[in-house]
Amino acid sequence: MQKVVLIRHGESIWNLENRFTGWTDVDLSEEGARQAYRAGQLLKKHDYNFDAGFTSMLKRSIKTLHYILEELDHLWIPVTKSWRLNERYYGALQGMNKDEAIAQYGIDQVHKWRRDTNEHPPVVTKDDDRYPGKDLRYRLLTERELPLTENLSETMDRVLPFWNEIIVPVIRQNQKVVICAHGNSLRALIKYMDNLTDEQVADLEIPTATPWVYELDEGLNTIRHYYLE
Ligand SMILES: O=C(O)[C@@H](CO)OP(=O)(O)O
Repeated sequence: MQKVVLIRHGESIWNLENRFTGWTDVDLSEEGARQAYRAGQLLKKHDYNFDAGFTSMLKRSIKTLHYILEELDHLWIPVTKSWRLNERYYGALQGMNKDEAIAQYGIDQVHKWRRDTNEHPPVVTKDDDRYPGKDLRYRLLTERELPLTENLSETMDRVLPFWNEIIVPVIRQNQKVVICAHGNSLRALIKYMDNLTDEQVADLEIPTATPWVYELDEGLNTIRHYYLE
C-alpha cells in the first residue's frame, strides 16, 4: 500500500476577494499562510514524512508546500514545479468577482463555467495581458500548450501526463509523495484516479490547505481516502 498526500494551497487573496483566479499568480492571504503552517503541523503530528514534492508554477501552491515542508523540517526534499499542476486556466473570467459574474451572466451560466467538465469560460485574446504567452515562466511551452481558456477536460489532458509519466514512476520507487496544487487541477486528477462521472466531479469541493490522504494498492487504484484531522 502506498500513501500519497494531496493538498490544495491555502486561502489566496483572490479566494478571499471571491475572484476567478486561474493562472493569475496571486499570493496567499495571511490566513492562507497560517493554514499552510497548520497543515504542516498536522502532518507532523501524524508522523508523515516525504521523499518528493510536486507543485505548480504559482506562488500560492509553491509557498503552501514550502511552509508545510518547513514545519516538517523537510525543506531539503526535491520539489518539482510544473505548469501542468497549475489551476485550470479561467480565460477572460480571470480577475472577475464571482458574484458580479452571477449578476451579469446568471447563476446557471456561472455554475457551468465553474463546474461543468466541458464548458469553456470566455477566451482571452493573445494581446491580453492575461495571455500566458506573455509570461516569462511559460516561455518553454509550445503555442498549443498555452491556453486561451480551459475546461476541466482540457485541464485533465495536461495534468494526467504529468501524473502518469512523472509522479507515478516516483511512487513506484516507493517514494513518499506530496502534491500541492489547486482546486481544479486536483479535481482533474481525482476524476481520473477515482473514475468519477462528470456529475460526481461537479459536486467535489476541496478545502484549502487540508491534507488529503490517498491510500493506493499496488496497481495504484484507490483503496480509500480521507482528510487528516
Ligand atoms: O478561481 C479559481 O481559479 C478557482 C479556485 O479558487 O475557483 P472555482 O472554485 O470557482 O473553480
